[in-house]
Amino acid sequence: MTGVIQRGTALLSRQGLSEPAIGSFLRVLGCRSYADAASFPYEPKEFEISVTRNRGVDILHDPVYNKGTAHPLIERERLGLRGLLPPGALTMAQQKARAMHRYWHGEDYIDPSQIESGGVTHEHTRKWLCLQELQDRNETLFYRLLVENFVEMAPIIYTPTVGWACANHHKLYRRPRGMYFSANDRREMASMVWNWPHDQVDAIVVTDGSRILGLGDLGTNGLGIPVGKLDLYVAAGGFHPGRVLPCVIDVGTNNELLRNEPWYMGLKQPRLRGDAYYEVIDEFVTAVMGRWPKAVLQFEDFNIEHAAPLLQRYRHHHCVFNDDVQGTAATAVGGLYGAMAVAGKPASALADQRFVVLGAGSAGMGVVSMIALSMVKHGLSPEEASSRFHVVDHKGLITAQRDGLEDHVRPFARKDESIEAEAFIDVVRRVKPTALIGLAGAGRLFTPDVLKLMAQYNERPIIMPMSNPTSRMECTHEEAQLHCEGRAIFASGSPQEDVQFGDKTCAASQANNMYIFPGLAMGALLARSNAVTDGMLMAAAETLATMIPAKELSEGRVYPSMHQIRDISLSVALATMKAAADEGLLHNSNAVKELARGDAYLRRYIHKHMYVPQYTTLMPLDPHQPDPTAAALRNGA
Ligand SMILES: NC(=O)C1=CN([C@@H]2O[C@H](COP(=O)(O)OP(=O)(O)OC[C@H]3O[C@@H](n4cnc5c(N)ncnc54)[C@H](OP(=O)(O)O)[C@@H]3O)[C@@H](O)[C@H]2O)C=CC1
Ligand SMILES: CC(=O)C(=O)O
Ligand SMILES: [Mg+2]
Repeated sequence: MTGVIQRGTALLSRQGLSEPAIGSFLRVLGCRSYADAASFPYEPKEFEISVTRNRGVDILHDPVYNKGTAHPLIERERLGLRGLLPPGALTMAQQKARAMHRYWHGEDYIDPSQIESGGVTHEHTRKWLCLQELQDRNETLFYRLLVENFVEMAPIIYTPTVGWACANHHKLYRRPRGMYFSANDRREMASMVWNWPHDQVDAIVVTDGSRILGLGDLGTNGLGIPVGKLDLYVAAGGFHPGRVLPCVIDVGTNNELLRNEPWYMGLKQPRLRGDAYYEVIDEFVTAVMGRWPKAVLQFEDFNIEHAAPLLQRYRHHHCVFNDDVQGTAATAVGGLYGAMAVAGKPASALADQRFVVLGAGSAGMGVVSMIALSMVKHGLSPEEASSRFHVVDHKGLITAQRDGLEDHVRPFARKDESIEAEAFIDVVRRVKPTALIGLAGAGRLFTPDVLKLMAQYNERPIIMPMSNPTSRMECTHEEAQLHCEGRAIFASGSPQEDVQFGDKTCAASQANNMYIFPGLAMGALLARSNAVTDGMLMAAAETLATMIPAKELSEGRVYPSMHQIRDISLSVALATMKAAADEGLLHNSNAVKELARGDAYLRRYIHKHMYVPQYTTLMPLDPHQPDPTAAALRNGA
């Protein structure tokens, strides 16, 4: 043992390491001093030490020293890696098995039948892998491609392909992205956030992986969603890629299949609940807001048990929003205004619609509440507005007799109807709704019979199967037009093609919160607002429909084309900032001055702050290293 230590310490001092570094080496061996080591009762195995001056991400990007998920906890601690890797450490044997699997089978080991039935094809997965590889190599080029090919690539980096990528994350994993916090990091998070290499962070998207799209609990694998959302922040909203931070909070997973996967990199324990859960989330919020107090924090894909309570917990203290509850709601309202315009009706006709909504979760109830709010703006009382909705979950129609109703569901539980648990199709038959909205994440529940009823009751039935990914949508566009005789006004959560009905081309629109969250967050950030309010969301929603060109309205599109996504985000940001100003939340004095000069000036101000992916000239930070360009300029070259 003494010999090992002497060789080790000699090596370290040859490398110029200080006394404290040598001391920490001794501690790694489990001894406090040489004398201590000499009295060790056993001879430990000889081992090799590598010395690196790098820390944190630099180690992970150094192929000589990077061990990926195999860095043990103590080493993560020593080298500033904590939070930069998935919480579960794999052994080299596990890493070898995964690498050999890929060596023999490429990516084809993922069951093709599972891919196709999920609405994701091999073409999607090939393109996803290609874009991942590019993003790892050259982010500027990656984002340039994304901005210029947004309509083609959004379905690859986002829904539906991102659903496949999350479900298979433990198999596809190559390198970490963003930060990982876990239940084992309690009382450490405030220091862990300093391992992130960037001092400026403008936007953070966080999930606890508990309800990933309609795919359920995917634990740490869910990080793919914040990554995909932040890719959209950059491409669609103009955030700088160096100032966005995707995060996952791992409190365990109740997905037993995943827990039994040898390569799963999260905590293999059931989810924390109750106070223990909230302690972890509180600590995370305090830690990230402590280091980056100006950042906008977006909660994403938290299950119903926690989504609404967490929003209420933080929304009055920080610039936070829940995308599934609020972003989706603003998107739906925007699309419904678009649907009124397509049907040749004024916006106020929204107050005349009757809705049957399938799914009473975070998204479903968020959507219902915001449509009701806009109906109130058009003159209905809150009670009249509530009476326009019939909400159905897996037990059937929600009535006031139902036990244990949540606060946000209660106002929309039917008080006047005694048929508890009435089946969805029976509700549709009785209520004769003008619009169907699907946010159940349970697949094809807008059956041919339901769609035929909608066609029977309405000249232009509004059909919005908003669940994701494609496999969880309530119906496809083809089914909607087939059974509604080509008369449906259609918008779905995941992208769908236009379809032909006879000689008529029926237009598909995508009712996805990506229309709202990038611009909303940019507006809130530039406003320096300390809250995201209902007024800001409503303003964002109302802007959407005003952006649909007459030609696209005449084709039946209820949202402006994604081809102009940057322009849409810019307008959403403008509307958000003006609403912030109305509510006394525009705290950025430069923006106040621009707004005083007029909308066009504020618009230009936002535009100026939007990142454009192009190469910039790089300069060395070290002033002692002469910059050849500067020297050449001095010499008159
Ligand atoms: N297009 C978009 O922009 C967005 C789409 N979504 C999608 O919406 C879906 C739901 O998300 P979210 O609200 O957060 O999820 P939640 O888990 O919070 O809610 C799901 C709701 O659907 C109900 N439900 C489940 N199965 C059935 C069924 N067979 N019949 C009727 N109701 C059912 C659930 O009822 P119970 O609780 O009783 O089981 C619950 O009320 C997901 O697919 C998600 O991808 C979400 C956000 C944005
Ligand atoms: C789009 C989205 O946020 C979801 O499906 O959860
Ligand atoms: Mg979501």
